[in-house]
Amino acid sequence: MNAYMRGWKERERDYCHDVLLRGGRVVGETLGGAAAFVSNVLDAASPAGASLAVVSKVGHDFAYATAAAPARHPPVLCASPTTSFHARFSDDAASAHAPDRQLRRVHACDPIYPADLPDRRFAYGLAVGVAGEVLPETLERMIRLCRAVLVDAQALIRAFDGEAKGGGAVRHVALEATPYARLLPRVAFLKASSEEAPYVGVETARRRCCVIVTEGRDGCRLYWDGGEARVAPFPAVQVDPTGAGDSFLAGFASGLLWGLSATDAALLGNFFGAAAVSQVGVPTFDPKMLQAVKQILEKAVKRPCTHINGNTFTFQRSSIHDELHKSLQEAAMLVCEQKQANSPATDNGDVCSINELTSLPS
Ligand SMILES: Nc1ncnc2c1ncn2[C@@H]1O[C@H](COP(=O)(O)OP(=O)(O)OP(=O)(O)O)[C@@H](O)[C@H]1O
Ligand SMILES: O[C@H]1[C@H](O)[C@@H](O)[C@H](O)[C@@H](O)[C@H]1O
Repeated sequence: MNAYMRGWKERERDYCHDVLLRGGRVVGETLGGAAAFVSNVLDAASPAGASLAVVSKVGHDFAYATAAAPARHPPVLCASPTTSFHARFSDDAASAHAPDRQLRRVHACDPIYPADLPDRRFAYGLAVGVAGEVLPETLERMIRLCRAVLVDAQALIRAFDGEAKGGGAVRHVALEATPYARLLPRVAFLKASSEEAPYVGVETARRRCCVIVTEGRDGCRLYWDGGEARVAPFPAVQVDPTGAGDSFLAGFASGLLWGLSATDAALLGNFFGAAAVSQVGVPTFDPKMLQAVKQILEKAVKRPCTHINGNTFTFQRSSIHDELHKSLQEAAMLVCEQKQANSPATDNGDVCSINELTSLPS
């Protein structure tokens, strides 16, 4: 891996405030937003020496300035309020692909403008966002600055009903009808959840870039022009689905940075997606678990293999895929053990306890 590949550019809109509701009652208030979840995983899982630049915005009401991710990657302060969401959880057992919560944007901070991006070149750019913050012109500038750009469809296809004062229920629009569609041939990877996939149009999009569809507890699938792969999930006791997609994308990007093929890197995406749903809000990772993951990756990339990531991506699973899955599964068990050890107490300090979110009566 050369020094140039170690540079990162991560472009996202704001950290946000998430209010979790069940049966009309507030059961949690947490730091949220793609900036929080993505940088949390990238900081934890990237190879030594990787540097990360985060561009994000919040208002003066931002309540989590001293939390780990914002303290490491301070946001720009704006006059408008911090983006905030209400997430209403239903009491019905959600299927792997059904929406598990209704999201409502309550406030929206400023978008990221092209001039907000640093005047530097980067190996990778992550265009992620939660509230319509990725302007087409900003994505275009990111594409010019970075050798490869990974995009979360969530940042491109969300629209908000009843836009008054930045609020509104989250709905989706067809990607093809947005100004982002023409940029797809210059994007390397587009990630969508199975709920978002119909709006992305996987069959059309895969001819322009590699599309990754995340399928909750079932793991994910990759679709590229000429092939596809299913990547198995990891065990998790889900207590809060928020941030799974963000954490997946960051884990996947870390895998690429380690030199894995796309299908192998998706294992790391699934791993961190599973870790995210195991805790309320932005997850904290057991240092022993992280050390185990890094040792597994160091061993994996030392093997003679052709799946080193340049700018030409290798998509297929490598010969080490199954072994990598098995080793990560053992590390994932450490996450489950950590969760069991922490439960029922609050494990990240700024939210309700896990038990409250999972078992509060409506
Ligand atoms: N219950 C679960 N058990 C194990 N892994 C999970 C579970 N839920 C999610 N994951 C992992 O996280 C990834 C992303 O989850 P999902 O498809 O639910 O994303 P999402 O809907 O974008 O999430 P969110 O919008 O809540 O951030 C999945 O591909 C999977 O690897
Ligand atoms: O904090 C969360 C998270 O970033 C999710 O990915 C997004 O779907 C939500 O809108 C947001 O509130």
